Amino acid sequence: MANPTIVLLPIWGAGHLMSMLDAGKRMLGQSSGAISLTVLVMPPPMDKLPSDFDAHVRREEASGLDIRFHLLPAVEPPRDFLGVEDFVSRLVQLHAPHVKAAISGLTGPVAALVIDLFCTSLLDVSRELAVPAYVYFTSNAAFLALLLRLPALDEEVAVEFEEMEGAVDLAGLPPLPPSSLPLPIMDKKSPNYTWFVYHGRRFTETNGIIVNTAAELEQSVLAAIADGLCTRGVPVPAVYPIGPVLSFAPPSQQPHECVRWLDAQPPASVVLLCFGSWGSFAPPQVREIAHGLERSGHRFLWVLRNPRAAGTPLPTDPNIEELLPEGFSERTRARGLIWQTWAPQKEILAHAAVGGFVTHCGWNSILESLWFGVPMLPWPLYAEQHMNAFTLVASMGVAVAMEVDRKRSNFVEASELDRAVRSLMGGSEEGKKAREKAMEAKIMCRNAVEEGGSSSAALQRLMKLMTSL
Ligand SMILES: COc1cc(-c2[o+]c3cc(O)cc([O-])c3cc2O[C@@H]2O[C@H](CO)[C@H](O)[C@H](O)[C@H]2O)cc(OC)c1O
Ligand SMILES: O=c1ccn([C@@H]2O[C@H](COP(=O)(O)OP(=O)(O)O)[C@@H](O)[C@H]2O)c(=O)[nH]1
Repeated sequence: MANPTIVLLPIWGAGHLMSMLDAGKRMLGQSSGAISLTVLVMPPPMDKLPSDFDAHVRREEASGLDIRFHLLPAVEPPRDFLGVEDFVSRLVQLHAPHVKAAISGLTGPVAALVIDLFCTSLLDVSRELAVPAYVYFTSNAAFLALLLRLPALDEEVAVEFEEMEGAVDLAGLPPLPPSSLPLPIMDKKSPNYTWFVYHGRRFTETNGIIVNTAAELEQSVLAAIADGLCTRGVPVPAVYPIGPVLSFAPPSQQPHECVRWLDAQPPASVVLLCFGSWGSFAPPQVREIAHGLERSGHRFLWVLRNPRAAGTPLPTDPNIEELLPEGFSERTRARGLIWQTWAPQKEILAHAAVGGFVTHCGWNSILESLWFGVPMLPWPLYAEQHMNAFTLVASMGVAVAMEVDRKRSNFVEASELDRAVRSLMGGSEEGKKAREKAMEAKIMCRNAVEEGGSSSAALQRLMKLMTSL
């Protein structure tokens, strides 16, 4: 008889799909050949993806590991959606009959179904098929705590969170200012909010929640979740912090141009600016960044993308001479590199010349920065990133705060960027503290995934449970 299989159901975005695949590969590694992986792939709803989705799937198929990819039929995407969370959650819901058919058609036993955080509507399918279901939470435990708390919070706070008095009280975290709440939670009338209340409630129906974090990074919030403090005493399924789950591509034959440029820079001298797969800025903000970097006097590697083109949510590659202040490129040539397309972010963060990271605070980017001990300047843009920025500064201490005007499309003034870059890179007390904390986090992350570390232990517990069914 075929080995039991773990069925993974990721969403298509780079930070979700790659992360879940790598988590799946860790599960495979832990099971010593006792299980296989089946990945149900929902066809990406847009033609152009920020990273090469197909190439990634082909590479995994050719890896020799026991992973099978099963492409689900395309569905007609919702047209009247009002945001990403609404779109993704509804599209996933439309896939339910195909997911059920695909799992029912598998020849061997199914050990578990592992779904992305946006896929909780499919818990009905797992129930109908009597398959244990787990959520793979691609973000952090702090955001998980907020989503678990949200159904109750929704009842307790009658007004919009921005209008409430005081801060949001989340056990295990410093009081959370409403201005740092994730974007979808800022508008209670939007379907995006309703979906997050829904997902938060349904997480408690799973057999377990796998989180891409390390216990040491988020100890107090993980304890609060386990003690039922986020769910008004309602028991929460076991949480498995198995991270950091990072996805490393095989090293390229030729060093990338960005890496070659970094090779010529002194240690810890360069600040990296990179804003994720969706991050781009309008021309006035681009000019403001340029002025800020120029005034700071520090070396920089700036991944600069254009505002998205019509019909795609993704940034395009810019004509920088049209965007930048006159003479900027010449004046900063000796100390700055502007990279105009997808950059090898992990290779860059791994480089000894990089001393700081201006980040949009996507959780994968944060984990990558911590993995290499690089302190951050948080510049959150969307999703849960404002909350991540708050946690980085107020709870983990691995970042220097920067003033981001959320009411003006997350605008940062040149003078503020200049101040923050100098503070992080120039040896101020708060910069030094963030650097020390980032180095401590690096050690925690690496210890956690070592044999006997907290993440390995969590993975072992999880696999014991999955393979005993
Ligand atoms: C977690 O809350 C939100 C996540 C997203 C979101 O949606 C998304 C949809 C796609 O079709 C492709 C994607 O790549 C993608 C990515 C994505 O969020 C990123 O996920 C990371 C891991 O969870 C990370 O935490 C980043 O901060 C996210 O940028 C979107 C969203 O609202 C717009 C969310 O609230
Ligand atoms: O130019 C880029 C932009 C992003 N990334 C990678 O894309 C992922 C982004 O995930 P994250 O969760 O940080 O944010 P998202 O893009 O999903 O908002 C991370 O692994 C980054 O290293 C990259 O390699 N090059």
